[in-house]
Amino acid sequence: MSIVLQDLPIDQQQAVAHTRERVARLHAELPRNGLVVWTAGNVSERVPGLDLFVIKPSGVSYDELAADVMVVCTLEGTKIDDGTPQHLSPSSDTAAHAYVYRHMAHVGGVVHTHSTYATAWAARREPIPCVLTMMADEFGGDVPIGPFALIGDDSIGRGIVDTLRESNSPAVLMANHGPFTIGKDARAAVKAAVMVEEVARTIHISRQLGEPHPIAAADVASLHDRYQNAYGQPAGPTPTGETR
Ligand SMILES: O=C(CO)[C@@H](O)[C@H](O)COP(=O)(O)O
Repeated sequence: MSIVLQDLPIDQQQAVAHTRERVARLHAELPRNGLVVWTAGNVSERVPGLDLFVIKPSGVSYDELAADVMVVCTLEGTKIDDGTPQHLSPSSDTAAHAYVYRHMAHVGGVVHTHSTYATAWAARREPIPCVLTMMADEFGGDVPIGPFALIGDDSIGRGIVDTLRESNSPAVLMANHGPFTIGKDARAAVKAAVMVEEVARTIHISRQLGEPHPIAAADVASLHDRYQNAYGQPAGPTPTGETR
């Protein structure tokens, strides 16, 4: 039987509402950072404390994305009775996002784009080598390639999970498709999507000039540890109400 949002306890309804607001707001970061054309990207976030997540409706323009059209799904990827029109379908990548949430309990946010340089690396099925301190900081090593998988079932999600379980990276380039990123929340996953496109572009340019030099594994580990545990401001609310 379908879950009815309005029948949930008020505190759970409020948790869903806050997640919808965040996910709607974070979608604007995709065009703002040049990561998408048209509607070719999506963001989702797990609802804290509930076996639900929020994702954008499929094919809806980013300037039409508001909290009240964000679709609420179970971790199986099934839309609940969330107050949106019954015909409003969740993202075509919902199954992939749902698979990640079911199999990676620490993941609170998932993003998918077709950003140009990262997708170009995906087309070549070559991992992005860790030759920049920024890569060591954010990815803790190379950005891996995931298997080629067709949309429509758990294949993409399984490829994401199987690849990321073997890596420090919060980003995976699914072969011939494009980047999927994860994070503790949607904001962290959006950041990883921005950063993977940046390093894909920089290393592509570097390769036009010659062969980039790798960073020693011990230095990669040291840089990653510092950045993940000491960089920036202490955990807590950001000026815009996000959570660091
Ligand atoms: O790769 C694909 C479709 O092949 C998707 O990632 C779309 O590009 C975005 O789909 P929606 O989230 O709008 O359904």
